[in-house]
Amino acid sequence: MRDFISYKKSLEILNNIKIPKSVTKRVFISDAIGQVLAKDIVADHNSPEFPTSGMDGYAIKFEDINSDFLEIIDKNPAGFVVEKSVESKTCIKTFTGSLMPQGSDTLVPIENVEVINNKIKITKPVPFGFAVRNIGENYKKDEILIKAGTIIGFSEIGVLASLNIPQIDIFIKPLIAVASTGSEILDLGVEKTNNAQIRSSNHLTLEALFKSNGADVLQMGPVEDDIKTITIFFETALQKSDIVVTTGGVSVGDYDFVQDVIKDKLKAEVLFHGVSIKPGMHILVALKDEKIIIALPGFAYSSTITAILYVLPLIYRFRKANERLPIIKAKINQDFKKTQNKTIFTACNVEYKNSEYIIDFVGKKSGTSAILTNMLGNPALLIQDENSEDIKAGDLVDILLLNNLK
Ligand SMILES: Nc1nc2c(c(=O)[nH]1)N[C@H]1C(S)=C(S)[C@@H](COP(=O)(O)OP(=O)(O)OC[C@H]3O[C@@H](n4cnc5c(N)ncnc54)[C@H](O)[C@@H]3O)O[C@H]1N2
Ligand code: MOO
Repeated sequence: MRDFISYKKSLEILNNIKIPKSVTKRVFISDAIGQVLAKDIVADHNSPEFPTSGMDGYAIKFEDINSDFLEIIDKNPAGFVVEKSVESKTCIKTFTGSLMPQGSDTLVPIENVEVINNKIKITKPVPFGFAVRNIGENYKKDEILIKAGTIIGFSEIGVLASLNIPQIDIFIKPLIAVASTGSEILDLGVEKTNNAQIRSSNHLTLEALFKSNGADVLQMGPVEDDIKTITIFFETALQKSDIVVTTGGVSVGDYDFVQDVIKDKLKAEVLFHGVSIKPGMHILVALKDEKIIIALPGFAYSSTITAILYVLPLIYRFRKANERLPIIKAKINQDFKKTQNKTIFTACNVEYKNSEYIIDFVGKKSGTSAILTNMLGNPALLIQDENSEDIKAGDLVDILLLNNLK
């Protein structure tokens, strides 16, 4: 009988796996969306660089705010540098985005003046410095604006563009080889020849999960279920990728070849095989020449959950992103018994209502770990710790948000 370690211990071992030094590459900012920034972005100038008008109006000296009339001595459209200065009892018509003319310190919006014979009368005074965007209002020179480890999104692209930075360094994604094993599984489109055959969903679920969470995937599809083919598969996959993820063939059956190949043919260093979790108790994690092998159980629900729990944190570490699994507190709407002495992950529905997350189990099916449809909709996983007690309706519980996994 194998030793099953605790979930906590398995995470400790996983987190201690040494990740190779990350490689960076330079890309155009619009190709960097969803990628991880490798170097801090520091402002090389103030924004704005000069006092700038935030409205359409008249630039004045504040000391003239209560004067009867101020003479309009020039116009100052955005994109031009007006040469005249605002002197006492004068003003310059100035537009949104224009530099504030020399000598001025306050902008009176056009709505606050009456224009009579090339002069303005201020009908509604404004305070000192009104509608003037000061130097460095947006950012200051030498300020770190985007930290290394940030995942680039639309706001980072905007800030990079305003800094005139067309290209940035990003960490390259890990490459994960994915395959499913099992003598009963068929790829899409392949005709069934007997009733015992089923469609392989695992390899495609995992490809989608990994790609949408920051990895590149080498899809190796369903692999024929014999020792020789599985050995060749592993040898090829290990050469080409950083992490190899398989499904099936890791429990206690006579035909569970994956574990035999990993242990006996590859002679990989098994870090653990068997964790006190439900689902996914037969997960096997091994190292072969610094490459990581994660062999997941065959059931669709088990392999998906264990891929989330064990592979996503590795992806985060490979690409040096400031990310972690989205585990939060939620209120449960019913009593929920602790059925086994394991860490248990149960699919539930989650809703954000009246400033709190609430979970229920409406429409969730019970049965084996084959029920992948329990993860459709707006799902989360209720996490029951190994040593936890029965849960009571209204308790705050830990959940893992699945829709945050893209
Ligand atoms: N006597 C015991 N039997 C089983 C145990 C046990 O402890 N003692 N554990 C059960 C648990 S828990 C799991 S999980 C499975 C894991 O078995 P394997 O990892 O060896 O997976 P398979 O037997 O190959 O497949 C299990 C199940 O999943 C279906 N499957 C397989 N591949 C795919 C795929 N690519 N796409 C969709 N579905 C797939 C397969 O048809 C089986 O129904 O072992 C239990 N048995
Ligand atoms: O480990 Mo199995 O995945 O509990 O169904």
